[in-house]
Amino acid sequence: MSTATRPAPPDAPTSTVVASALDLSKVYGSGSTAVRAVDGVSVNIHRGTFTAIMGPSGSGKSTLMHCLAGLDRTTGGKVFLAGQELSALDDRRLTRVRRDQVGFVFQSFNLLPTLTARENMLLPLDLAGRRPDPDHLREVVDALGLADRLGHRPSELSGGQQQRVAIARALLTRPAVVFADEPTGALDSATAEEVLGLLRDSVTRLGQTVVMVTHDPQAASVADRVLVMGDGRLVDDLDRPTPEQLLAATAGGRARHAVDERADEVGS
Ligand SMILES: Nc1ncnc2c1ncn2[C@@H]1O[C@H](COP(=O)(O)OP(=O)(O)OP(=O)(O)O)[C@@H](O)[C@H]1O
Repeated sequence: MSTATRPAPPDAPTSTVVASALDLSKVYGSGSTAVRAVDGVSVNIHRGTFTAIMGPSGSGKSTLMHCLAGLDRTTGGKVFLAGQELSALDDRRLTRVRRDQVGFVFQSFNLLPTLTARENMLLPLDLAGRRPDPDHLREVVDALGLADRLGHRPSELSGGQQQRVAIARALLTRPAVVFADEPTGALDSATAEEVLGLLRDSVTRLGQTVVMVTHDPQAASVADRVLVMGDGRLVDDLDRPTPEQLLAATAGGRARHAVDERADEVGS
């Protein structure tokens, strides 16, 4: 059959879908110690949107994000990122997709202590043998308010400034998606708000796609959409929820979890 006449599978990535999971499962270990961290999750992430992933501890948030970002292999189902099926790539190709298409922001900043802010920001481009586009560099540096900090080493920067350098580093490769894992977890609330505002701006002003794992309903409320995980499954998919709606949704997740645990106890 020619590709022109082949019907698209129902959930195949479309031009506005930049990342997707189709019936994604991830099992750690095997036999009696196996843990089903993600259990049959299907989701599409649209270009230029901010998605938060919430849920109780151990519900599979990080595992889902790591699989979407190509940091972790799936056990079942498919993952697409920037038009490539990650689950079908060998390690070398997967590394290249991760390097070219993914930006990461971590709770602990992960900056190299001996490099300046500017060198840290440019490191992924240097490693890929790519030169920064001067206009884009200026735009990102200005958007993140880093122009007067470029020569400083991480130890000479506050936590919020270090996280801004990490966000700049993630944006400069023009990745298909920036994945942020508890990016405000190590920051005080005022600095956290500022960093969230910058991530939000990267979506609104620069058209970046961001996926962020967070425990914090206040942080998640800056997102366009919040996916709520519970026991490895997607239990809610909320459009621009308020912090109050998020508290209710995640309290529901905890309640479900507690009910399941009681059911297990009764059953055992
Ligand atoms: N490398 C691993 N080996 C074995 N089990 C793992 C591994 N990584 C995660 N798990 C298990 O998979 C489940 C989901 O973990 P995951 O870290 O994705 O949850 P989470 O929702 O991100 O939790 P938290 O909010 O505490 O970070 C948990 O039961 C966890 O113990």
